[in-house]
Amino acid sequence: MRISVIGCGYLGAVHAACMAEVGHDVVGIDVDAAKVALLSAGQAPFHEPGFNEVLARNVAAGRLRFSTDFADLADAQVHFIGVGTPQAPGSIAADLTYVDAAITALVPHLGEHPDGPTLVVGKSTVPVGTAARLAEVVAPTGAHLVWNPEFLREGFAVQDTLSPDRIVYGLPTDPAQATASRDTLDAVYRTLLDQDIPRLVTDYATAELVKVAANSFLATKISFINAMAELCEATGADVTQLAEAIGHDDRIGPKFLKAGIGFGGGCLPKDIRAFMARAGELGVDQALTFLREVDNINDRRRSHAVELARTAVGGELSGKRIAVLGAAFKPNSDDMRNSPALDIANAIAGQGASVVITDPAAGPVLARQRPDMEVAPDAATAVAGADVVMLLTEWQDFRDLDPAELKAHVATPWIIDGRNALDPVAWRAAGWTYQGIGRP
Ligand SMILES: NC(=O)C1=CN([C@@H]2O[C@H](COP(=O)(O)OP(=O)(O)OC[C@H]3O[C@@H](n4cnc5c(N)ncnc54)[C@H](O)[C@@H]3O)[C@@H](O)[C@H]2O)C=CC1
Ligand SMILES: O=C(O)[C@H]1O[C@H](OP(=O)(O)OP(=O)(O)OC[C@H]2O[C@@H](n3ccc(=O)[nH]c3=O)[C@H](O)[C@@H]2O)[C@H](O)[C@@H](O)[C@@H]1O
Repeated sequence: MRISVIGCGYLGAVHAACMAEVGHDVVGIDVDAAKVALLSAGQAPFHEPGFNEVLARNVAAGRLRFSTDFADLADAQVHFIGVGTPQAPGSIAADLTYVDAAITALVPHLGEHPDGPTLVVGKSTVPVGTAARLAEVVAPTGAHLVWNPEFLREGFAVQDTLSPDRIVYGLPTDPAQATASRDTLDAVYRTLLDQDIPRLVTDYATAELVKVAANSFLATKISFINAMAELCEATGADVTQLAEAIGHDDRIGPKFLKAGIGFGGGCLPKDIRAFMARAGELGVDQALTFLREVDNINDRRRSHAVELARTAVGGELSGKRIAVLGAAFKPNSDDMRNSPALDIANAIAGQGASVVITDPAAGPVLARQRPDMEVAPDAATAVAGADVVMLLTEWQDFRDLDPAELKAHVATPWIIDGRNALDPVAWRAAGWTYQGIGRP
């Protein structure tokens, strides 16, 4: 099938490449000319394991191209919308400017397609009610609108796109449109559906809510364990053992129970806030007041990490040398949107410390974006002369560090393990003062 993907960021570029990988003829459209140039050359504009290969292979095979010109999507039958929906400036609500602009630019190119109904498929994460509004904008063209939320995780984006846990179709209310839309989307996802991936068919509102409910649940799970970490810190208990023990209960499960400096990224933080804002508009803000606490607990983890650093150097950060390992919001990604690591590094620098930061993938990006920051090429260089080392993004490279070897480079062997990723016994045995989160 001929497919377009509008918005070629972390979601859209991977979706476009994966749709080509399963045999479709795909054009990716983005307003960012530099990104389009890189993608057209088969080069990933961001770090995502496995993506480069899928991208390069499909561009070379001629199944995947990129453009800034919406006219290039005119012969596609299915148009995915994957533009950003960031937090609006000065508000907790989602900024829908990019979604609206994408639809406005798309509509003049929509029309009858010889192979069946033309579909506009929303993948961006939007406030409930957006799909119904956009369906009216699209309706005069004869195209149908479907909401098909995306659940991929950065770092696993290719695998999650080609083999998701589930696929959700939010379909139009008109039965004929719903059937035609479902059958067309089934044809798009045939290779995935053949793997027996659960496919759930809902109305627009349910599909939109599934997405924000899932992210809210994940954020809540992380803040729950971080709240337990606060209790562990007050009592001398160990949150890693607590998480392991409760995680053995099938009803709770072991995943997303890693206490630390909390969640960040381009999605969980802004999605829970946009959800609260939308609930307020709908007059049901009370239903989501718990998410405010989820957000507060998460914020407290960042200020707590700054406090740990301040205490480690005797109460005054000014003039101290702090080495920060990790800048991305999670390992295996170079994404620094709302990154706890970067936020903490900034706060510590703001208190007068001399901060040096290193990150295997985000480091070079940071060095370009933030000439004011000292970015080191690797951990060994970063820790030279440090009064405190802080591990804030748990890259495997950092987990594998040899505490004895590293000790030779630092001024004081003091490590704050903001992700509980290291073995306290090994670090202490090598002569370090080890401080984890919520563990003795
Ligand atoms: N990053 C992720 O892992 C996931 C993201 N999402 C959702 O997907 C959406 C996109 O997120 P990301 O890919 O992370 O954002 P992003 O910021 O990486 O990418 C958005 C892209 O859209 C482009 N764009 C903006 N306006 C445009 C327009 N009018 N026409 C064409 N392109 C335009 C931008 O230049 C950018 O390349 C958001 O709603 C997000 O919540 C959902 C699941 C996973
Ligand atoms: O809507 C989205 O964009 C995506 O948001 C998250 O994916 P992602 O942001 O890539 O990353 P996660 O793996 O969820 O991690 C988010 C943050 O939580 C932190 N985290 C995660 C797990 C944990 O136990 N503890 C913890 O602090 C991570 O370090 C990271 O900062 C969801 O997991 C995806 O399903 C969703 O599609």
